[in-house]
Amino acid sequence: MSTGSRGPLRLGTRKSLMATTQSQGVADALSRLTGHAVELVGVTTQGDVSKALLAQIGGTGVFVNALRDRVLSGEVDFAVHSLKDLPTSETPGIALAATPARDDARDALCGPAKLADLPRGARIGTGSPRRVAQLRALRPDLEIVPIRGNADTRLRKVTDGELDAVVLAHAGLRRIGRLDAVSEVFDPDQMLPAPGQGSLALECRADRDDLRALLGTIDDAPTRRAVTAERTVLAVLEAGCSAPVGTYAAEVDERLHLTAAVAAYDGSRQVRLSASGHPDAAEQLGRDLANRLLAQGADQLMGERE
Ligand SMILES: NCc1[nH]cc(CCC(=O)O)c1CC(=O)O
Repeated sequence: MSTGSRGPLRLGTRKSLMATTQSQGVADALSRLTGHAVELVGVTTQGDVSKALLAQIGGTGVFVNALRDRVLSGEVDFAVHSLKDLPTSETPGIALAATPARDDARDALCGPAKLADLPRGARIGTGSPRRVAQLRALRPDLEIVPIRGNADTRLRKVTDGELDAVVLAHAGLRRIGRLDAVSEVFDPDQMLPAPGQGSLALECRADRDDLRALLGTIDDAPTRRAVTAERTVLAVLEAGCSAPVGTYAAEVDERLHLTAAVAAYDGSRQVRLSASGHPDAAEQLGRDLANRLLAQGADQLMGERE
């Protein structure tokens, strides 16, 4: 490359099993397509060190920011994130260089039975207001238990008997080799995933044009259009990854279909709308649908906490 970098490209990643698996997959795909060697550089963040701190400083932003700092300083050439963990606002100096082909976007129930077959009052673990609201709408009798931690820790609470089931992203379970724990994969009609769920994001410095082009070789255009529509909904609603907002977009017969829902935290009500449009107008599709959601009271629903 003309940037003076010799030797392998340095890929910054979190060190969890899920993160290193998805990063290794990106490294392998890039090497195959471009002939460049790619080396993983594990980055420990404040969020990995202290769970208490993570709660205090607020969610996944801390993971994302630590990786972005390494990209900006040039310590690594690029970073791989789960797209759903990225805030929708743009970051000065950072470019979204590629969104590889999306993995399964759906949520999965991990437990002894399908949701409909769990006993009355079963204890389900999830920390996501989006999942809480949709679970409550499907099964108002369930006891929902807030939990944190990585996917393995959450699954252990089921095997330990502390919980009857947990809800996790199918994509993450696949990456850590734990699809064996899945008892039901939710159709988006039942549970809309988080915007960008199942997709990855490759970020590099905005001023490295050659690197952007190289990373762009693993960009998947239909994925980018779908996640653009989904994330635009989130951006227009001014909501983050912890809001009760679900979306799902996909191309069918050269049309981009988008569904989005905003739920009350208690699951008692939700506004859910769909639209479709030309795939090249993904952002417009997302913006229009978000504005229709707002016109139907979405901001009021999101503002109601338990
Ligand atoms: N917020 C944590 C997180 N970020 C990405 C994934 C899963 C993989 C993905 O959606 O790409 C998960 C775990 C989960 O929601 O179960």
